[in-house]
Amino acid sequence: MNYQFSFRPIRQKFTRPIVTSHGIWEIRESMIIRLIDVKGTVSWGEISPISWFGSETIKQALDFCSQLPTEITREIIFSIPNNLPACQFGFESALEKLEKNNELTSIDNLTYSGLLPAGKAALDQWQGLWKQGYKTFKWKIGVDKIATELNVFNSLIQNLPNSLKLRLDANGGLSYEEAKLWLKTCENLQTKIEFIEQPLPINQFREMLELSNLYSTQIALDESVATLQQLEDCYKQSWRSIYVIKPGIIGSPSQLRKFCQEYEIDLVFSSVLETEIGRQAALQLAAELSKNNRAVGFGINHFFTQQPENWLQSLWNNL
Ligand SMILES: O=C(O)CCC(=O)C1=CC=C[C@@H](O)[C@@H]1C(=O)O
Ligand SMILES: [Mg+2]
Repeated sequence: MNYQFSFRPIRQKFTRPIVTSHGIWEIRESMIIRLIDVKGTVSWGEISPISWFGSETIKQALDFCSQLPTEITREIIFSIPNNLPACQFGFESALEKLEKNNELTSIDNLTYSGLLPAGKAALDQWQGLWKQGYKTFKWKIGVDKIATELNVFNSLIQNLPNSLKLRLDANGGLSYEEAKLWLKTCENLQTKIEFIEQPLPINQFREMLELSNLYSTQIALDESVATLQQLEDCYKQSWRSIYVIKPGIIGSPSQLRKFCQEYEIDLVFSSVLETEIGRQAALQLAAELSKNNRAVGFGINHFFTQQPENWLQSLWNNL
């Protein structure tokens, strides 16, 4: 079966820059793809790379789409190479919706984690998210000096309701000693601290494996398992704590399903800060593959100003 294919690049300014130890992220560049089947049914997909996590760059994704014919087949989609994981996700999710006649997995049982701003701004923002019903928050660390962040952390912990879970995401920005200090600080806060995410850079896997066996606070790998190949490698190197899965950049959904059916892993699904198209496709996978009810990192934090109703159609009209 052939599918008519077209695509549009989009750029969206974050309402508030995303500050992590990787730096300040102000503009989200993505691509929206459109497939139309022989019956005329339209399906959208989203390609939202995060190259500093290890996916392809937006230029590589654009170059790949530009060289495709305007009629593509299932075979072309399933032969997208593994070095284009965001493209694999975007094309396969668009195709799946057509092949499943848009039958969706219910996402009603998912719970969501809200992303707090880095630094002391978190002290003002958490109540708003709590009022919206979030019971899990994620806060970025490894951005400011550790003494400053520990001070903010202590104020945060004292004010947070006991039923609330806090995730700390260092984006690989801590030193080994700082990671140990955070783990020690969290040692008796298990009820509140769900995990520390990617405390060390991806080239310090051994150190993270050692720390995961030394402290009771759990460690979650994120950048270390950004692609399916990395996920498999970390599993083979005996990682049995938590894996953060970003469906938008990990690669082929069908290959991810196969891995999750073969191996029992403790996983958390996480956003690549995508539009509603990529978000819905990722939440489908989360609903299908989540086994332990961990909150998914897809809180509606209004990363972007609300799109007008017909924004998608206008992308195809304005050319
Ligand atoms: O996982 C979540 O709770 C929200 C998404 C999120 O934190 C991230 C998305 C993309 C890149 C990073 O800034 C960050 C992460 O490191 O997980
Ligand atoms: Mg992370």
